[in-house]
Amino acid sequence: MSTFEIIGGKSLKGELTPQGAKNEALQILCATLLTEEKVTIHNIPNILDVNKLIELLSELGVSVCQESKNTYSFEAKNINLDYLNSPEFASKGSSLRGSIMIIGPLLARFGKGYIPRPGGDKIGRRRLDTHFLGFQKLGAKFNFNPGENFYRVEASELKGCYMLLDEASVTGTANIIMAAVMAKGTTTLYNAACEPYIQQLCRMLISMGAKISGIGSNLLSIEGVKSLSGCEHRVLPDMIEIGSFIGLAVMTKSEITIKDVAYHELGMIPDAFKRMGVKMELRGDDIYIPKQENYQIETFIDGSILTVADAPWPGLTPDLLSVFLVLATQAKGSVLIHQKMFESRLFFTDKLIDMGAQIILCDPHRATVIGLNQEQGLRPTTMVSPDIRAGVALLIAALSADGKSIIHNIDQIDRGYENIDLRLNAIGANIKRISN
Ligand SMILES: CC(=O)N[C@H]1[C@@H](OP(=O)(O)OP(=O)(O)OC[C@H]2O[C@@H](n3ccc(=O)[nH]c3=O)[C@H](O)[C@@H]2O)O[C@H](CO)[C@@H](O)[C@@H]1O
Ligand SMILES: C=C(OP(=O)(O)O)C(=O)O
Repeated sequence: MSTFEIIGGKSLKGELTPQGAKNEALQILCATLLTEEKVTIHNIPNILDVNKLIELLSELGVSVCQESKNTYSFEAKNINLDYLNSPEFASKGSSLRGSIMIIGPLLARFGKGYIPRPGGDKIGRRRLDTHFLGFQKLGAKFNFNPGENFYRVEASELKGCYMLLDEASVTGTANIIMAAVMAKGTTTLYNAACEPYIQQLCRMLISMGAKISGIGSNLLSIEGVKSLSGCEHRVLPDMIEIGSFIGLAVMTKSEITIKDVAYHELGMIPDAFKRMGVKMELRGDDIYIPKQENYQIETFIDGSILTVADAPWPGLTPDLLSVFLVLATQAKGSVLIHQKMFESRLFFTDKLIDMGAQIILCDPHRATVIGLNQEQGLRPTTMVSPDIRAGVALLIAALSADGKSIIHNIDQIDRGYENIDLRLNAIGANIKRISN
């Protein structure tokens, strides 16, 4: 487990270019299993979760070629299905959340898909019902053996149908779409998730020959085709990283330009930051954040305390609430942070309270933050990163706190942020990586 040693309290200045989106990349990589032809993907982030999935695909028999720093090509011609029964697969497959999305494509192409219970953040219950209810509706047989913790689906043929998803699960929707693209007949998915990750997956599948309509909505229609061909695809910039950089800029009183953000894909993220008092300008496709000494949280129109809450897209993504929370600690005003989807994602507020932040954790889903208006900075401390987004929120807190902070378990941050220490050091941060 590695550690970051951070000397905080310095303002940063310069440009940051966001990496490719982690959650899109995980879907797109799984979709390469749908064809034996070559698929080239640009803007793949060099992060732990993505690298683990690429390794898993390669062990499954996909031939992987890194063509340049962030461009890879994949050819899933000689898939070794026996690998799915190996102990290596049991350990690798369970080490990240994204691996669950190999099931849909394997089921579509080979009539079977197995996966150990996947990993990912420990941020509360993370059920997979939507995935397997969907596969079953397409005609697959489902088996879960709690003893060995393995999920299996098998089908001699998948048949399109109408389905109302149990919930608008992001990875669940991606998995069912990938299973349905080569099913017989038409599948209609209602209550589908419609994050840009899903929209991008659909665009990629269409460029491979799939027939999908309704992209960007919660009602998708998928007309099954016989086979899919190769394609070239570019992953969007990571909107969660962009949001993290906005929070970082404001908390550290820095002047930062975030380059090439694909602004029209950010949904309500910029407006949510504006309601927190953040000033930003769109310059071309860059977001410019001026140095701000203070920022004031808006109230609702009736004067009541602002709530920042997550919701399925086009609502605010749950993956940025930890950043909103840390940002609120130094704002003028108060806000209620309401993490509706996950039940254990706010416990890291303990650390911020240790650092001097005024937060009341009302229950596992809600925290009220009373901003300090930059009158009393956060104090440096030693902490452990519990999950990817709390990790980055703590990193932002440490960079704003005058003095030396330590963050242990930074693998959690490396899971989703490419060389974050080097990129932030290049614009004036002081972060030392200590490998244990
Ligand atoms: C690899 C990947 O892509 N991970 C993302 C994906 O995870 P993942 O696809 O695993 O998350 P889901 O969308 O399935 O659900 C996340 C949580 O929200 C709850 N839920 C979901 C939908 C809904 O309408 N109501 C509801 O309460 C679920 O019960 C679950 O507890 O989507 C999450 C929700 O945006 C993000 O936090 C994760 O970063
Ligand atoms: C929760 C997240 O990731 P995962 O679903 O991979 O655990 C996240 O990216 O914030």
